[in-house]
Amino acid sequence: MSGGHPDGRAIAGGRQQRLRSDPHPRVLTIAGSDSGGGAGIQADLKTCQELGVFGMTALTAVTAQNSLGVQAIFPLSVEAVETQLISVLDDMGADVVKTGMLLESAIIRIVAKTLEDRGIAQLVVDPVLYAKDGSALFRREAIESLKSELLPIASIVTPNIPEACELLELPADTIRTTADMIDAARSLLLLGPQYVLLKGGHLPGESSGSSGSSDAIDVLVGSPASGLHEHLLLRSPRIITRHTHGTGCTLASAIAAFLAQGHTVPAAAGKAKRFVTAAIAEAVPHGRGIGSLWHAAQRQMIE
Ligand SMILES: Nc1ncnc2c1ncn2[C@@H]1O[C@H](COP(=O)(O)OP(=O)(O)OP(=O)(O)O)[C@@H](O)[C@H]1O
Ligand SMILES: Cc1ncc(COP(=O)(O)O)c(N)n1
Repeated sequence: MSGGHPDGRAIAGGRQQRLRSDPHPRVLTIAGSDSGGGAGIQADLKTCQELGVFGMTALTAVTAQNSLGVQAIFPLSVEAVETQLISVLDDMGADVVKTGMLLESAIIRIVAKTLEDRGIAQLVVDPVLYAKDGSALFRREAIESLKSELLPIASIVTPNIPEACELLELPADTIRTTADMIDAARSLLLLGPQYVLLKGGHLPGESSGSSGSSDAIDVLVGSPASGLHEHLLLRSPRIITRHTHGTGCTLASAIAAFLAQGHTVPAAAGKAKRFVTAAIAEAVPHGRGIGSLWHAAQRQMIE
């Protein structure tokens, strides 16, 4: 922990929860830029703004990306990432830090070290590995650092099903049902995070009754120390759309925003799920491929 905020708040907050009376809690997102505006840093900042928290950024890479896929990745240097982190954390501080596309192990290591040195309050790790078109957003050597350096200090990690399989070194088709998701989420807990939210967007969907419609189900599990002993299923109607670019980034940054406001991890995950569902329902079909979420949808749809 390095010093304090000018108004007396802890810079990175130790483990205490924010007071809800803070009108502008701070979220720092460490992620890649998506020129298409739907995922990455852009999705994170839109989410922060919509949820009334102050968003700050440390860029890891610039991607040339649109609804059709990822055309190019331009990584930033480790020094560039570290310098951004120090600039933000040593002056403005952060109540919650969220990571997205980290690309390579050298960046993961410097992120973990910088956050640990400053006693980060709460860390949301979205272990971004692939874009919606299947393009890799990481170097394979990064997986080991993700597991050994970042997951042990995470408050919550939010893999999708392919990412969970990569982290657990399982064949890609291993997780096929909600029961498989619960098992995988519990295995991921052994890597050290306090909570795992395994996202079910990639499952075909389970029926929600006589209507024959299906649900998008995410599984939340917690370590013994978290006090969450049973798994929780976060369930929403599955929206029939192909425009889902940015769902993972949006969900994780919404969790970060709700944590910054002082919610517990299970409450933040439930509220974030409602936020992302609303944003998918109003997705924007710009481009010829996979359109992006409309982050302002919650203005109409969430109480
Ligand atoms: N069609 C859908 N309708 C409703 N919710 C969805 C749909 N698709 C995904 N979700 C939800 O969106 C959130 C993100 O899940 P998903 O598994 O899509 O993440 P992701 O794979 O990381 O995102 P991406 O594929 O964009 O990288 C989860 O809460 C998931 O249940
Ligand atoms: C820069 C960047 N970061 C992350 C993602 C994954 O997006 P998502 O999982 O939210 O669709 C992406 N496509 N681009």
